[in-house]
Amino acid sequence: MSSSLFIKICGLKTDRDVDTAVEAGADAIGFVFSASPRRIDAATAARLCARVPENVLTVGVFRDEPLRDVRSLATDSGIRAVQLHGPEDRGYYDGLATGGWTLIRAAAFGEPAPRHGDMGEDILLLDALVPGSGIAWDWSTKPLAAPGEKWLLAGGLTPDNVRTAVAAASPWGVDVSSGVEQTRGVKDPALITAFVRAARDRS
Ligand SMILES: O=C(O)c1ccccc1N[C@@H]1O[C@H](COP(=O)(O)O)[C@@H](O)[C@H]1O
Repeated sequence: MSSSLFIKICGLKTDRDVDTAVEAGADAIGFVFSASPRRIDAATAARLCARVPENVLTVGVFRDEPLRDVRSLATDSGIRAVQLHGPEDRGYYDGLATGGWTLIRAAAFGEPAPRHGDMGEDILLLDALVPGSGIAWDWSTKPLAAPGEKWLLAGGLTPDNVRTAVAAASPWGVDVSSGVEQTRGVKDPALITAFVRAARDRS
């Protein structure tokens, strides 16, 4: 993984999506296993994971799925991180802790502000109210997290606004899905490359 801003590209479904994100320099790529136009099955994710080098984190995205389904999809696909978007409680997180997956807790930003580590997660993800909707929220609201904490900014990011968002919120990393698509659920290679460049300020 890069020591600079951590970049995750989410909702990938094809070999071309994965190859583009890896070549662009993404630190993590996400596969959606819950209801979504981006949903893929474990066998597809396993095939895509096999294309990904060790230094890129593969993430499975779940929303309010039974714990046993998360465990089996994560095991069967070979992903290395689990991202949870539902109202999962501490017991649910503890039920995944022994699996060796990096745990990412997604929370909608609101009051009270979600705090890093409350569920024992490794990374906190602050998102809009509706995940995967491409809708942004007020990133300039501060403080979002304590300095040095691993937290990802997500929700409505695009190649055009990611620099502004990073400057406003100072996240550890960023996560994007809709903003790098040509139509809903279909990634655009040029936008993936442009996003990574812009996020690292190399446009
Ligand atoms: O992308 C989805 O369809 C999705 C479905 C269920 C849970 C999370 C989902 N995506 C997450 O949403 C943000 C990105 O949102 P945006 O489209 O860039 O606004 C990211 O965390 C995805 O992992």
